[in-house]
Amino acid sequence: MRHSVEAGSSCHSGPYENGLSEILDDVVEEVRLAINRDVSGADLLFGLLSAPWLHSLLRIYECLIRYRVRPPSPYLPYASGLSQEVLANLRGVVTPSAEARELFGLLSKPHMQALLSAHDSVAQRNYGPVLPPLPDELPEDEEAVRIVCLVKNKQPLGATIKRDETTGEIFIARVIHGGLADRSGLLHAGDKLMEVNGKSVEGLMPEQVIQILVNCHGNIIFKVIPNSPQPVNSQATLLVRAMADYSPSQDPSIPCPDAGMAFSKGDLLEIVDQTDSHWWQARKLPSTSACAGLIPSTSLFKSKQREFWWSQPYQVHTCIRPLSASDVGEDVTAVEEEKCAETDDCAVESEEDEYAGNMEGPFIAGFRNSLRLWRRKSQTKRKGSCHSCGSSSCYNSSPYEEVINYRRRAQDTPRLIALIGPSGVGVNELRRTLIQINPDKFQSAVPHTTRAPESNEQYGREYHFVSRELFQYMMCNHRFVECGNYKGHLYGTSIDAIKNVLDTGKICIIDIEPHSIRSIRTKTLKPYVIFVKPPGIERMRQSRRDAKILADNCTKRPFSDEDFEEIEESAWLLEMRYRQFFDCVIVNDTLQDACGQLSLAIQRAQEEAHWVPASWLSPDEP
Ligand SMILES: Nc1ncnc2c1ncn2[C@@H]1O[C@H](COP(=O)(O)OP(=O)(O)OP(=O)(O)O)[C@@H](O)[C@H]1O
Repeated sequence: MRHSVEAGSSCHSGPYENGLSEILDDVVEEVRLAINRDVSGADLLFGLLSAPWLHSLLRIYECLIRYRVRPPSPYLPYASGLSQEVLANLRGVVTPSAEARELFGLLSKPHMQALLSAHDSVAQRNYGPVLPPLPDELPEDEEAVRIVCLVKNKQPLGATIKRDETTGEIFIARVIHGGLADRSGLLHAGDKLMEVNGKSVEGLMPEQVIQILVNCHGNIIFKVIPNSPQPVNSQATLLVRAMADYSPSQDPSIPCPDAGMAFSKGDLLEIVDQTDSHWWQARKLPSTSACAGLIPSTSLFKSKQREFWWSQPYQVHTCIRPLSASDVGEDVTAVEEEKCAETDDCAVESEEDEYAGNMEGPFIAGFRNSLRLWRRKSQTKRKGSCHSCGSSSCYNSSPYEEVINYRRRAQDTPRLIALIGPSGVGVNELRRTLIQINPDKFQSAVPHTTRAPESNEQYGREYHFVSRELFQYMMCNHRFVECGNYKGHLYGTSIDAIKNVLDTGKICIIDIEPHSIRSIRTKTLKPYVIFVKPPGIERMRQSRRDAKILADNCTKRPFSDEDFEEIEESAWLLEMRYRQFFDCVIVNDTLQDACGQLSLAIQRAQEEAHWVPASWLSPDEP
């Protein structure tokens, strides 16, 4: 930067005296006066406009403009040759002085030689490729040809070729966005390839042409008959999140596996070209390469998913079955309800969990054992569902979700915080700790149930106690983000219960089953999903030595090795299936660290910009 400033300062005379940087100085002065007059926002602008880097940049800009008008000319175009002459002369001196010896040492250094040689190349403008002379007499009927010379270094050419099966002619099939061919601007999809480095490609197969190209180094000269008109990429660049995994090396239908780009669920992709209806071009963000890669278009991806779906051996796809009124009620037959009545006592008597004594007021909502056991039962039931049905990979879901950068504004309701994790990892412990530390800031949503309240429970505090009819009515009207049946009673968390918390300005933290993520992903709730992951088994053994897990029979017992293995396995499965929905992952190793990570993540969710589905910010979608 220092160098830039110096370069800039030497350009401050002559006709550019009133250059941009001086105009900027005037503006800064104006803004400074505005601060004195107490104009709002002026101090911020002043800070920005006075930044030294901005001034340096503008000086560089002025220099560049200046040199564009009057380019600098080299002092001599043959510095390298001159240095050789000097060296030869110095060699001839019998008793050289100390200065002569030093000069000899300096000039003979390889990096100095290289520098002088580079200087001469630039001075002599000796960096363009030498094109072969055009033939003097072109036949009248010769189609217009274009000679294209590309300098190939280690990077690939960035173009694919194909053969017309009828005529046997070779064409450029596609030019990869940002690749060498694309940056040259001289090769286009549809151009007919005639020669490579003077060798005719007539009668060759694409693989043979590729082999010629692979063997070429340095300059490659193509003779092509240009295609006109050029296909136009009319679509604007699109930012999407990958909702599925893709690997070109495992896709036999990709036209050129080398040009393909692998991606995984959750990756952020910039789709730069949708000209082809089957193969789009995209870059993964943040991108280290200018060159895009081929990815299947949405329609092609879906048809691949359908093919994969049908090619799988028969299995029960339990996870795509939508939850309906009849579903939650289906096993609650009269007989079963009687059975439940007998066993319900267990759940009811054990509601007094470890949190009951510690938490008061509305903050104890969402921690009752009945709710947790229902959720756990539901999670276990779904664990066995087939892998291909992982929420995003179902045959009818889109592989890409358009995203947009969103930062919550001060006047917006807080974003919903949804915690996901395998049963026993500590989701409730973390939630409870945060709410307990700061009850004015965080709160749970009050769930609904059809079970009767216990003597120490209050309507609207532990639960909204409602009739089965009302519960089912709410379900049919999609008022729940998740709901289900446990021991003959219905349990669920409603959208309104979440909204009630958010509308007070508090941050609503819920614990949700992963398959319900889709139902909270709405523009109203704008959820920020945090995955709580276990540390390794050995760490769990140490940190959970004194902890107790809630067993299925509502009692508390110490963790066993099987519990840790199950937590680890479930976490792995959840991550594999649902990671595209996770905004953040935290590891619950020590409770204190995990709480720290969680509060930081929540703060960032509310204050910083994040990629969210574009539909959340569109005016028309629900
Ligand atoms: N980081 C931790 N260190 C030590 N003990 C922990 C930690 N996290 C959670 N625990 C303890 O592990 C036990 C299980 O945690 P928690 O009740 O939060 O599980 P959960 O993930 O909510 O699952 P479920 O609702 O199915 O019980 C609790 O006794 C809790 O105190």
